[in-house]
Amino acid sequence: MDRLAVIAIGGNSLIKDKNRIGLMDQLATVKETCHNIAELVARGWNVAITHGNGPQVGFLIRRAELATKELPLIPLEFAVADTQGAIGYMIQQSLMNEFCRRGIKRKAVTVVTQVVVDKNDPAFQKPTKPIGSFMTKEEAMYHREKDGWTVVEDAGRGWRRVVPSPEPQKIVESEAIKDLIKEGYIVICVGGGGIPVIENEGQLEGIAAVIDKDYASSLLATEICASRLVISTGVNKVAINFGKPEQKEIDRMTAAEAEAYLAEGHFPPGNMGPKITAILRYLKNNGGEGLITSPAEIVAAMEGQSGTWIVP
Ligand SMILES: Nc1ncnc2c1ncn2[C@@H]1O[C@H](COP(=O)(O)OP(=O)(O)O)[C@@H](O)[C@H]1O
Ligand SMILES: NC(=O)OP(=O)(O)O
Repeated sequence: MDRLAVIAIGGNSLIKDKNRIGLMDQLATVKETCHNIAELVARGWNVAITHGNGPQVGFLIRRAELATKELPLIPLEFAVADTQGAIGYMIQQSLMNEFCRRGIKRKAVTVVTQVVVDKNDPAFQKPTKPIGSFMTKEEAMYHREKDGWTVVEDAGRGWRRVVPSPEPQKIVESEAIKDLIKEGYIVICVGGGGIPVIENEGQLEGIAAVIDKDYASSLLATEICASRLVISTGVNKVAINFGKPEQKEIDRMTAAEAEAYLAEGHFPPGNMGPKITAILRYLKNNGGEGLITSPAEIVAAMEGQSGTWIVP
């Protein structure tokens, strides 16, 4: 569909300062992001919005773990559902307020979205999805010993707990999402990659995992025939040799160039790697254009003045 963009907002991009991780701080960041998304709508873009939940889902299960003397644990798939609701609420309300202020006659709505995964996906045996806070190496080793967490180093930012992240196969609510878009709603969906479910003879059942929201957003962009897949994250542009003295930001790369950089290890698993792979899958299945940028640069990037473009 012409001028229909899927905009995927990263969970980490909602946390600007690691000392300010509360929901009200995240709401303030969501408001800034939605200010820019509303500007795109004002400029004639139709958008479907997805979001991550890596930090948020980790905070939620950690809260429950610390409160076990009083309350039961939260199964991971329920924590994904909870974060879909809370982040969806923040985006939906912030967008509606922006539309009201600007006199834009559009409404935003959040769809609780389930995404089917394969219960035999090898990802269940090999956790890769970083969730929750960044830790020092000592903290990470402590939790590995004491709590049995699997932990990894995450893009030079610290250590994080990781959980299984199976491949998204099917968006259960995709017909409803398409109908709402056709009706003119700005749809917020596939939050946190979607609530992971397995399907057996038409029956759905939740399973403990966190789906990568970039992969799920790629699936959505293909299903709704979006003309752009935009991934909004913590950097204005993708770089090669990220974090090294010879780091170089990229303005534009072809799918073939992106594949080559990926193979050379410039885009690590668990952070930039899935974003590049998600865009490559979308380009292969759909055509269109991929864009990676920060929430603050979305408008300039959509006008071709910032971000990293990935093209067929
Ligand atoms: N090659 C790279 N170019 C730019 N950023 C990179 C690169 N490799 C790793 N990163 C890191 O990956 C982060 C994006 O991943 P992450 O924070 O997990 O995403 P999300 O915004 O979806 O939560 C960037 O903010 C940056 O710190
Ligand atoms: N679910 C997910 O991929 O979240 P992040 O984008 O926050 O890592």
